[in-house]
Amino acid sequence: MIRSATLPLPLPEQSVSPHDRLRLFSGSANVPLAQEVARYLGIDLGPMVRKRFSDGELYVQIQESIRGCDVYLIQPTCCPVNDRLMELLIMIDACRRASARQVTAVIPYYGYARADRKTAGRESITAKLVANLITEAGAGRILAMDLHSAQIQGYFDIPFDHVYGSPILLDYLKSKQLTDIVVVSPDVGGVARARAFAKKLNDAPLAIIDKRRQAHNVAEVMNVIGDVRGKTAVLVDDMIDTAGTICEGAKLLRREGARQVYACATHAVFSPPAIERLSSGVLEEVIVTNTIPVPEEKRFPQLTVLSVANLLGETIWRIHEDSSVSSMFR
Ligand SMILES: Nc1ncnc2c1ncn2[C@@H]1O[C@H](COP(=O)(O)O)[C@@H](O)[C@H]1O
Ligand SMILES: O=P(O)(O)OC[C@H]1O[C@H](OP(=O)(O)OP(=O)(O)O)[C@H](O)[C@@H]1O
Ligand SMILES: [Mg+2]
Ligand SMILES: [Mg+2]
Repeated sequence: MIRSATLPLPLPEQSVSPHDRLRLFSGSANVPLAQEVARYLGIDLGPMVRKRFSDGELYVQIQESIRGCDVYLIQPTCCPVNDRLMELLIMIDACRRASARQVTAVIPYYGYARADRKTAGRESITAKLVANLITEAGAGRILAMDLHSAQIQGYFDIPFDHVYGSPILLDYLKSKQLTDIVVVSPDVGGVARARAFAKKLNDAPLAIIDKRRQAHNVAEVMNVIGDVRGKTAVLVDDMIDTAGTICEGAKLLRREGARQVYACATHAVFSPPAIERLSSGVLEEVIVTNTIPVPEEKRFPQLTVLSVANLLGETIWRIHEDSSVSSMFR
């Protein structure tokens, strides 16, 4: 005789919606952005305890079962970068040990990216070191936005979705109906980015600034390749850190006869003295996104902050549904 199980087993579910397996958690770096992403996806951020022990070490505990779930962890590794990165690693480790089916690290701003190669002997390549740490912690997939250099994708041997803030910056810029635009790359590393931006801005012409660095955090601009006289120059960059690159570039463009200069960048790193430099009047407007939170004390009259939340939310949904991400950027 076959005996029925003594435990009250539920009937097998007929169908499981992909929504049921999707979980979104936020690290402490940019909770407002994560909340906006959650709103776009129509879900709540997952419950998680984050705290710091007396000795400075971090503690993370996921507060619900994520067994068999596809977990997305949102954490830009911005300032204080070491804490944000370590928190991300601990979150990934916690999820992996809690039997998540897949852990995706959603890194709107990928810190330590500028050491993407050795520029002198006996240096570390921190962009690769961070990739190793994230992979080793247990991430199965990465979603990042506007990496300092696209090659960083190849520092990982797991699927990597690299998305761009440019559609959001472009929409905003187009709404301003500026005329006679020249798109300017402020340095050699930004040329491909600026070229793609110019193409989407009704095939605007491109100019390139020859920037050198004699020392860390010191930007020197030599000259502009291309015609900017009488034009509205739009500087396009991945990030504004101390704002030396953008402001020295803007001054040079003015000297070369640009009528006005706008700056667009995805990541508002804004370390001192960025705010003094950016609000000095050399730039008509500084347009950034919220991959990194911009607190009230870092805001100034010429600053516009646009949200990338819907774009990240849509990307997460497409990853989750196994549909195309690249088609969002055609
Ligand atoms: N976080 C950083 N801030 C400023 N400079 C950095 C950072 N990480 C690496 N660097 C240095 O930047 C240059 C990069 O060389 P490029 O040719 O300008 O790309 C290099 O000296 C790094 O040590
Ligand atoms: O605001 P700042 O403090 O000037 O820093 C930001 C600039 O630094 C990085 O460029 P990098 O010097 O690495 O040159 P690259 O883009 O040619 O690699 C970044 O791409 C910005 O252009
Ligand atoms: Mg660089
Ligand atoms: Mg650059």
